[in-house]
Amino acid sequence: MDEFANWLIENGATFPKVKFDKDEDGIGGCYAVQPIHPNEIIASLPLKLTISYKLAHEYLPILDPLGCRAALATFLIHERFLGKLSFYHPYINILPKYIPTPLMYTEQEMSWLKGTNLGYGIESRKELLKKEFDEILKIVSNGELINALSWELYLWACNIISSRCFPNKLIDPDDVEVKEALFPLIDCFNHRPRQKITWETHERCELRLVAGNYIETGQQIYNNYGAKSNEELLIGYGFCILNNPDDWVIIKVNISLDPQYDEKLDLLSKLELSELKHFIKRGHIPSNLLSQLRVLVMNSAELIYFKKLQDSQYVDNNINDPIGYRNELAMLETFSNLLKMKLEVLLGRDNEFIGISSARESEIARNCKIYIDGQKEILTNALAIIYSKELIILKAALNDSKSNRILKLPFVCNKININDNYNSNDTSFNDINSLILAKDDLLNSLLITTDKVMKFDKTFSNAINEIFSKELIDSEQDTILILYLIYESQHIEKSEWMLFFNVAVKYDDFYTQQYEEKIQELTDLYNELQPLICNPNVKLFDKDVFSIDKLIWSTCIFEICSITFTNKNKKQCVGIVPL
Ligand SMILES: C[S@@+](CC[C@H](N)C(=O)[O-])C[C@H]1O[C@@H](n2cnc3c(N)ncnc32)[C@H](O)[C@@H]1O
Repeated sequence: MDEFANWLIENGATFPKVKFDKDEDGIGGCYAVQPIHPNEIIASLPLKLTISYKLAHEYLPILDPLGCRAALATFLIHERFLGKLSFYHPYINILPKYIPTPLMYTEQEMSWLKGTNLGYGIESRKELLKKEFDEILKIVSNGELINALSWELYLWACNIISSRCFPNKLIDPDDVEVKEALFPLIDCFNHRPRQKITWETHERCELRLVAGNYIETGQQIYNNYGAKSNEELLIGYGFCILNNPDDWVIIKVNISLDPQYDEKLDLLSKLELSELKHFIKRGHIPSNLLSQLRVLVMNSAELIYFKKLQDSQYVDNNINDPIGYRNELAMLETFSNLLKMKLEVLLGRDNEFIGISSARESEIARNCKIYIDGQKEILTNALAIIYSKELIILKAALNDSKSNRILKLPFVCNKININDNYNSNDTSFNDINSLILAKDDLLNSLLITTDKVMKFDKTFSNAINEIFSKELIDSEQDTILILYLIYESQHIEKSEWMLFFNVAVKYDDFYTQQYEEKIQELTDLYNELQPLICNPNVKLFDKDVFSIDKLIWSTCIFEICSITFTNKNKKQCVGIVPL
C-alpha cells in the first residue's frame, strides 16, 4: 500500500487525513487519521491519473467498435501483464486479484442463487462477456497483448471495472454515451448506503471527494456508490448490505399469453404504461405497476368499455385509481399470485447453503443469503400491502352493496368509495395469516360462489348434485354459476342479489357484439347440458326457461363479473362480483 500511496503523492494526489487499512474481515478501506469536518476535501486526484476510455482508446484504437468496457478491460490486462514496467503498476498491484461476484461462482455457489432473478441472469451475462472477449481476440493482432489475454483475466478486469468504476461524465460532462472510468484513490473507499459525500470535479483537472458529515479519528470513511440494491451490489461488487434501505425486487409483467395481447399493448402505450419491468421496494409498490395490471386483467367488456370512455373526452377515467370492483379484485389477486409464486421458490431454500468448506464459500453463502432474505422480505411486505388493499376494496364493495349502490354493467369507472389509505402502501397489520383470514371472510360475504349458493339454496343444490358428480363440482364451478344466474333470474324479487340481477337481466350490449364466435362453443355446451337438465329429478328451471339465448346471456354476465381467487385453504375458487 505504501508504494501506491507514494505513487499517488508523487503524481499530485492529496489525502492528508486518510490511512489505508483493513477491517476485521480483511476488507481494505480508508480510515480517518484526524477528524474530518463537513465540506472538507477528503481526497483529491489529478485527472491525469484517471484510466478512462479515452486513454484506453488512444492506446488500442482498434478496439473502438467494442465500446468502453472492452477497451478498459483490455487496457487493464495489458498493464497487469507489463508488471513494473507499467506506469500504473502501483495501482494495478493493489487491485484485488479476485472479486467474489457471481461471475466467478462455482456451480455449487451458483446453485445457491437458484430461483432468484440473479440466478436466471448470470449465464446470459457471462455469454455476453464471452462473445465480447472472443471479438477482442479476433481484433487484437499485437503479439504481446495476445499472450497477455485470457478469459479468466478478462473476467477479472470486468469485475474490477464493475466494482470500482465511476461515470466518465465526471470528467467529460458533454459525453452523451454512458461510459465508465477508473479513478485510483477515489475508488479505495467502501460503500455505505445514504452516506453523505460529494464527488466534485475541480476546474476540469482534479476529482475531489468532499465530506458530507463529521468523521471522527479512526472511523472508516465511506463513499456512497448510489442507491444500489443488493442485486446490483452482488453482481457488480460481490457483496450485499444487510437491511439495505435501497433494496428492491424486480417484477416483470408477462403479457405475451393474453388473448387480447395487441389491444392491451395498444392501450398501455396510449396510457404511457409500456414499461413492463418494475422495481418493488420495502413499503413501496410502484403505482404504474398497479395501473398496468388493471389493464392486463381487464376482461373483454371492461376493455371495450374503458377504451370507449378513453376516447370520449368528457369522462374522468383514471387508470391510476381502481376502475371497478371486479377489475380491482382481479388485479390484486393476480398480483398477489405473482408475488406468492416468486416467494414460494425462495422460501424452500434456507437449507440449501450446505457443503460450505472454505472461507471463500462461507463469504459467498453469507452474501447470497443476505440477498435472498432481502428479496423474501420485500416480497412478503408487498404481499401484506396487497392483502391490505384487498381488505379496503372488499369493505368498500360490501358497503356499496349494503347501501344498494349498484350501477351499470360492466361496472367500469363507476365511482368507487375507497378511502385515502388505499394508495398509501399502508400495512397496518403485517401478519399475513390474519390478513388472509380477514380477506376470506370478506370475499365470502361479497361474492356469489358455488359454495354459498349450494349451501343456501336447497332446490339449486339438489339439482346440481343430480347433474354433476361430487368430484366434478369443484372443477365445474364456472358452469354451476352460469346455471345459477339463469336459475336466480327466474325469481329476481326474492333474490339476495336482487339489484344485481335487475341490472344484469337488462344487459344485452356485449353479447350481441362479442359473442358471435362463442355461439358454437355455447351451443355444444347447451346440447350437453340440456338432457341432464331435462332429467325429471332435476328441478331447476320452469318449462322453457333453459334456452340457448339464456345460456349466452348468463355466460356473458359470468365472464363480465367473475373473478378467480385462492381461498384460505389454498383452493382455487370462482366468484361473481355483484357490483
Ligand atoms: C471501490 S472498491 C472499495 C475498496 C476495496 N475494498 C479495496 O480494498 O480496494 C469496491 C469493493 O470493496 C468492497 N466493499 C465496498 N463496500 C463494501 C461494504 N459495505 N461491505 C463489504 N465490502 C465492501 C467490495 O469488495 C467491492 O467490490
